[in-house]
Amino acid sequence: MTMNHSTFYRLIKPIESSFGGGRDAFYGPLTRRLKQYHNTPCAKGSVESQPFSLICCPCFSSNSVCEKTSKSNLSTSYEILGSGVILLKNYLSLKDQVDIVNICEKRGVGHGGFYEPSHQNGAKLRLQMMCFGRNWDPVTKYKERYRSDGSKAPPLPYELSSLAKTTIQNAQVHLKELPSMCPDICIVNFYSPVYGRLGLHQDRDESSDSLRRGLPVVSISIGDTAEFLYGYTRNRNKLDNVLLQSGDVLIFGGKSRRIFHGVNQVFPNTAPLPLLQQTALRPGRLNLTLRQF
Ligand SMILES: O=C(O)CCC(=O)C(=O)O
Ligand SMILES: [Fe+2]
Repeated sequence: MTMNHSTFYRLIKPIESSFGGGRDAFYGPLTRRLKQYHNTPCAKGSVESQPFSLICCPCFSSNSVCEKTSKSNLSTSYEILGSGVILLKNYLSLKDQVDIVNICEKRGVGHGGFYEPSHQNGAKLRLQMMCFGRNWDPVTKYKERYRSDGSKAPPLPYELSSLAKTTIQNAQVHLKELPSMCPDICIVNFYSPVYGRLGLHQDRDESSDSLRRGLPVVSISIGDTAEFLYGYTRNRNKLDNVLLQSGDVLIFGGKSRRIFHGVNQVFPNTAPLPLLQQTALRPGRLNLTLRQF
């Protein structure tokens, strides 16, 4: 893979990590809940599929994990990737990451949790998805409050909204032009290694006010490493790419709120071993994007 950052300037500086300690870590029940059907309008892009759990039985073996990813004492740094775009490397502590996996597992495993969304033409996206705060799907966007199983998005957990706000404040120290935001939505994606991906797109379904003000998207990566593509055009030859590793947080806002972006590939066996040991996260990559509608 070649790294090409020709159109962006980069700075690498140490930063403070913060998510605060003291939050409860909990493991979601791996129970299968009965589907409840309600007589409510349904989102067409949200046809339900098999229940999906982030947790696999402790099925990983330590020798399937890359040796260099087994260290958890990596230093934190930041890279400015463009106007309004900042990558906070290794920003989240192991505990933060474990807590986030557990929050997502708790709400993701049952009714209103993870499912495989589809495009208008019926083709499935190559990921599992769930939403907090407000439902979004590729067909009806934010228009339908209910999914086809009658579920509504669970409320956005306080831990996630407060994490996003604090992260933006820390990023603003280095990137003055980055607007603040109060997240009310979180889209959670899970990509399996090799197969998982997300085509090039813009995040532009939030309110026109949010987009006009460039309120940032805060994107959290946990688990296996991804190759992330981004740029100001759909032209693949003019895109840049960057690796997003477990614990990284990418923020894009301001003039770059509508950058084109996508996930080109997810590399197997690249998740940190301590994360797998403490969560039993299945192979793949968890991504959370927090936004303000
Ligand atoms: O997985 C990622 O890094 C990006 C996710 C994304 O772009 C989205 O959910 O809109
Ligand atoms: Fe996106």
